[in-house]
Amino acid sequence: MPMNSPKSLPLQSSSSPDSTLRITEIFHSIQGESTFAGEPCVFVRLTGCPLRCTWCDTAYAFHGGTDMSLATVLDQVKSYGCRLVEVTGGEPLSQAAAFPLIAGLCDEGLEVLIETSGAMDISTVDPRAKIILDIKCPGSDMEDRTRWDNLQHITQKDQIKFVISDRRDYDWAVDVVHRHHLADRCPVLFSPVFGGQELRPMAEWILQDRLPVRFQVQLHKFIWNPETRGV
Ligand SMILES: C[S@@+](CC[C@H](N)C(=O)[O-])C[C@H]1O[C@@H](n2cnc3c(N)ncnc32)[C@H](O)[C@@H]1O
Ligand SMILES: Nc1nc2[nH]cc(C(=O)O)c2c(=O)[nH]1
Ligand code: SF4
Ligand SMILES: [Mg+2]
Repeated sequence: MPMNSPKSLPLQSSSSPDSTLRITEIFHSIQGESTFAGEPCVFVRLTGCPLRCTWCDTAYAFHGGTDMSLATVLDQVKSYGCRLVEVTGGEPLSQAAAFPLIAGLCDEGLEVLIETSGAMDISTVDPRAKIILDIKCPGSDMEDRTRWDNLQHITQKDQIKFVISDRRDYDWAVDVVHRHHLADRCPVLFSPVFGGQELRPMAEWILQDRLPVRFQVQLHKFIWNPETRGV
C-alpha cells in the first residue's frame, strides 16, 4: 500500500498541545441519529479523520478547521443552554484533546454523546459519556479498520451502529450482531447510507429476520437540504 493512501493515514495527531482542539464547527441542531434523534443537541465537530469511508457525508471535516482552547469550546457549548451535546467529526478520538474535552463536558453536567468510527481505542473515554460506536461494513471500504477489542468496553448506556449500503452490508452486519450478541448488550442501530437506496427493502429484511435492531434514517437530512453544513 502506498504511504499516502487513506488506509495509512496517521491515527493520532500529535502536533497540538493537549488542551488545544482543531474544530471544524460547533452548532445547535436537532439530533438526527441514534436513540436521541429528535432532541435538540449541540454538536462539536473535530477536524481530521484517518479513515475514508466511501460514502462519508462529512469530507469537509477532513482538513482545515480552527485551533480552539478547551475552555473556549466549553464556553461556546454552554452558551446554547442545551443539556445534550455530541462530540463528532471527522474522527473525534483522533485528537488527544478530545479526551479532556469529553471529561470537561461531563463535568458541566451535560449528557455527552461521542460518535466514533470504531477505529480508535475507546477504553480511556470518560465513562460518563455515551459512545455511539460505528462498526464499518464492507461497503465503506474501511471494515478492516475496526478495533474489535473496543466491544469489550461497550456497556448498556452506549449504542452500536451499522451504516449499510446494500444487501451484502446488511448480511455482514446481521452476522456481526449474532456473533457478538450485540443486541443483548446495548441498542443496535441499522442506518441506510443516505440517498443511495430505497428505504423499504432494509426495513422489510429486519422484520422478516425478527432482528432486534433499530432502523434509523438521518432525520436532519429530511429537515434541511442534505448538503447543508452545520445542521
Ligand atoms: C461523519 S461521521 C463522524 C464520526 C465518526 N467518524 C464515525 O464515522 O462514526 C458521523 C456519522 O455519520 C455517518 N454517516 C456518514 N456519512 C453517511 C451517509 N452518507 N449516510 C449515512 N450515514 C452516514 C457515519 O457512519 C457516522 O455514524
Ligand atoms: N443533526 C445532526 N445530527 C447528527 N447526528 C450525528 C451527526 C454527525 O455528523 O455525527 C449529526 C449531524 O451532522 N447533524
Ligand atoms: S470515519 Fe466517519 S468521518 Fe471518517 S470517513 Fe468515515 S464516516 Fe467520515
Ligand atoms: Mg453528520
